[in-house]
Amino acid sequence: MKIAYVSFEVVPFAKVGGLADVAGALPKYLKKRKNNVFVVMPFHKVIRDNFNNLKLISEDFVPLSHELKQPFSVYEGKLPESDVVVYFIKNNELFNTKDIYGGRDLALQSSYFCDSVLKFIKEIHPDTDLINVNDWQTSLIPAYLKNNYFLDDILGNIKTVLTIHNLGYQGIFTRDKFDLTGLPDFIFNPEYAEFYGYTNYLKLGIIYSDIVNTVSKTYAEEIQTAEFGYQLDGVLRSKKDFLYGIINGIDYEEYNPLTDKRIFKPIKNYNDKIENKLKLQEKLGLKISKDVPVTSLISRLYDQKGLDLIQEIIEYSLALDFQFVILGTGDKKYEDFFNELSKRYPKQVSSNLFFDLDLAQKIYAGSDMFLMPSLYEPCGLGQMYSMRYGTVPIVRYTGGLADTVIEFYEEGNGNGFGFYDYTSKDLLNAITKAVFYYKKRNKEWKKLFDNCMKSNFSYETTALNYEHLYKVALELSRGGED
Ligand SMILES: Nc1ncnc2c1ncn2[C@@H]1O[C@H](COP(=O)(O)OP(=O)(O)O[C@H]2O[C@H](CO)[C@@H](O)[C@H](O)[C@H]2O)[C@@H](O)[C@H]1O
Repeated sequence: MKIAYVSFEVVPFAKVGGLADVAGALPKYLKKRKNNVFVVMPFHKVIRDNFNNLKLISEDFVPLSHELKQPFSVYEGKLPESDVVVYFIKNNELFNTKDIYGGRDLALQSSYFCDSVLKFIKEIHPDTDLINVNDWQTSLIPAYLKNNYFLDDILGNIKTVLTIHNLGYQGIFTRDKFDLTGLPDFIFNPEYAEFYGYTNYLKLGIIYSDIVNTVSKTYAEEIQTAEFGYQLDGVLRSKKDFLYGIINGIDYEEYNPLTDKRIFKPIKNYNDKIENKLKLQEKLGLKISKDVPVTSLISRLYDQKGLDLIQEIIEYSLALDFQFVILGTGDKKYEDFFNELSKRYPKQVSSNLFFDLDLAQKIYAGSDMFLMPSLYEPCGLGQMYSMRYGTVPIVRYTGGLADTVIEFYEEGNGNGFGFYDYTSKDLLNAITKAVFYYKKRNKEWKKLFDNCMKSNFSYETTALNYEHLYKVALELSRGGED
């Protein structure tokens, strides 16, 4: 089985959020299971600036259907520590902003890229069996295959899986952004490409892919409801027999508390953890004390992440004598809030409003607790990274957070604390409970630390599940031929 894994973001080449982590890890683990897999992504400006060892393999390809007939070239590299080949679709005019989503015409970028990927596959990997596309940016690939190339000798046989990492982002554009794709006009109606007068790239992906999956079982259920469905719940329900949920893993080789060079000290036991914490407090200018719990948040700063709840209760929690560390960028209203907060509580709050992978690791390793009170969370990686470094997550039980965090009771094997209703009162209760255990129940806290360190979120199971899913997709096609 030959699989193309297509994503707009891939670690270490370009990362904005969790999608990049998955795209940089899952293909490696699929390959370890002897699958023939390659990755395709755009040659973003940030890659041109930082990676100069990529090899040109072909030039002057032109997309097959797209209105924009500009040529693109293809470069080749590898995922680190692996022999998974990554192909970069290069068109400097289109992918020319520092921020990978900073371009003026994201619809043009996405649609041009999708059609170019198919041209590339037809020419260079004609024996591809299946394409796993990710999120709205790559969602037009299934639409092109089913509408424009279904009679093509090569492309007509390829199956598709769409993975939804976040239904909150759909690629909704005005009608002209549909016209430039080169998809047939007659599909611009509410059953297919039209979405309340606009076009919606993710909707096209859901409709035309053979299988849709998302990144946890609970989220796969949730998105079929009006509350979480972002107006696509009906479309998703109509696809429910082909809708799956596979929880992400984290890359246990890269995120290894025993060998991670980015953290202050390898973590073998609880004392090592405390040493990381003291060093983190020092680095961030917080009061250095092992008795004061450090709680952190590493996140894109948007409404999805439950930041309004934090705003409402953070000062009450600071009265419990704990320290709060933020690393994130995003909405100005949240950046301003956290900035102000750290000015008012300089020894208790550290706001780091930038993107820094190195500092992220130091925070994962040096915190006692990690906050993720998300409004919705398809999977969530932060809670898993935290646990890997012995940091106790405090989460809202939704989506993948509900599938990975188990409430701690003294007798049980829980690995965190959480709450269900989206209220600041319930978040404060969960924080208070965690602080209580930290300050008053040392033995139990160490047990929690052990339970977190023992939790297993490695990619082996995730890769196995994807392999099964791909087989299901290929079987579907055979069923259709009989
Ligand atoms: N300022 C900063 N500096 C350094 N690192 C930072 C950072 N801000 C965020 N990060 C990192 O970015 C990643 C965020 O991943 P998440 O899965 O938690 O959320 P995201 O919403 O981006 O992903 C979406 O896709 C993923 C993947 O499927 C789902 O898990 C998730 O639920 C869904 O919302 C983490 O690795 C985090 O450490």
